[in-house]
Amino acid sequence: MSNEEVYTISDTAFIIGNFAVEAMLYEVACYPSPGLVSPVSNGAHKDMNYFSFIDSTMALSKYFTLFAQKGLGDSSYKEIFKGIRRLGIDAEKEMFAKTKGVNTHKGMLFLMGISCAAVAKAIYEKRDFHEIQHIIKMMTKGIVKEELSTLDQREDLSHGERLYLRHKITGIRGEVEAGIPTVFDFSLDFYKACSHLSINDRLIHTLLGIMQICDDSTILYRHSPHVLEEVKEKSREIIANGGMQTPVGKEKINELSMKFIERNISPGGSADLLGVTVFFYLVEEYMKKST
Ligand SMILES: CC(C)(COP(=O)(O)OP(=O)(O)OC[C@H]1O[C@@H](n2cnc3c(N)ncnc32)[C@H](O)[C@@H]1O)[C@@H](O)C(=O)NCCC(=O)NCCS
Ligand SMILES: Nc1ncnc2c1ncn2[C@@H]1O[C@H](COP(=O)(O)OP(=O)(O)OP(=O)(O)O)[C@@H](O)[C@H]1O
Repeated sequence: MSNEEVYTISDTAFIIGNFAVEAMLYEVACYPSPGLVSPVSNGAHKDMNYFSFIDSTMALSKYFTLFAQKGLGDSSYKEIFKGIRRLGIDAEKEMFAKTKGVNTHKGMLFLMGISCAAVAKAIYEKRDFHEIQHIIKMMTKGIVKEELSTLDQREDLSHGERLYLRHKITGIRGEVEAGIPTVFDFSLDFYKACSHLSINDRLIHTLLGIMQICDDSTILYRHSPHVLEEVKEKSREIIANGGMQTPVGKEKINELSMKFIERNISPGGSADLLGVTVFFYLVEEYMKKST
């Protein structure tokens, strides 16, 4: 392989990794983001703030290029997933070391790692943007069965594992195994449709859009299926009132932000999916320009 070709491959991995970092910084920068950390509020989190997320993003940034690098080659989809899982566990360790044990981006890391590798593989195989979802499904096929349906009553169960035993909710694993449908079948188009708004308002509007449908294990773990349904219902009401496109919608979002802090409600899963939405928006624009 000529030097030039090697340079082009790492150049693509670097570009993809950069889109992930840009998307993560956009996600934490928007406000008012009900229950979430932002530059003006720590939301429903006592153990982290805006700078924890900047620190965490920068600690993880190199890994997104490495996840993409793993997708640039002839490895099978399953081999790619195995490789990035190992890398992701190292990344998670580095995140926790930087945040002194606080979970800032566990979900985002998992979703974004898979997404970076899948985008790289699609580009390597000269596939169309719309084939990326299929690659994600092939990479993660069987993860719910392999990781959740063989659980026993171990002491050290993770939040997601505990929730599966309690409520049969598949959470983030179910989302990736289905090919991140929240993004590909809903929030990417939803985000594009509100391009008339400012970047900040577009992000918040899309966050509320996602909160209408996300089976968020962050909410479930802290509360109950009833509270999760309440969050979805409230988000639907806000979107029906125009969300960030109308004064009444904005007022309702401000009220929800105050309520979520009082009630310790954090839609962390929706926040992760917002980050992934922005990531795929940036990737689609890039791939359109590159063809
Ligand atoms: C698979 C992981 C994330 C599962 O962890 P866990 O069981 O604790 O998941 P849990 O259900 O608690 O969710 C973790 C986070 O996902 C987000 N999330 C929750 N619900 C959803 C949802 N429905 N959709 C998307 N994201 C969600 C939240 O931010 C939540 O905090 C993790 O253990 C893991 O394997 N990480 C290391 C490997 C890695 O990150 N690799 C990167 C490339 S594969
Ligand atoms: N802006 C944000 N603010 C807060 N959480 C976010 C944000 N963006 C993404 N998240 C996600 O939400 C999760 C944080 O939620 P939470 O603090 O409930 O997790 P936890 O530490 O597992 O649970 P707990 O703190 O209740 O013990 C992280 O996994 C992260 O992926």
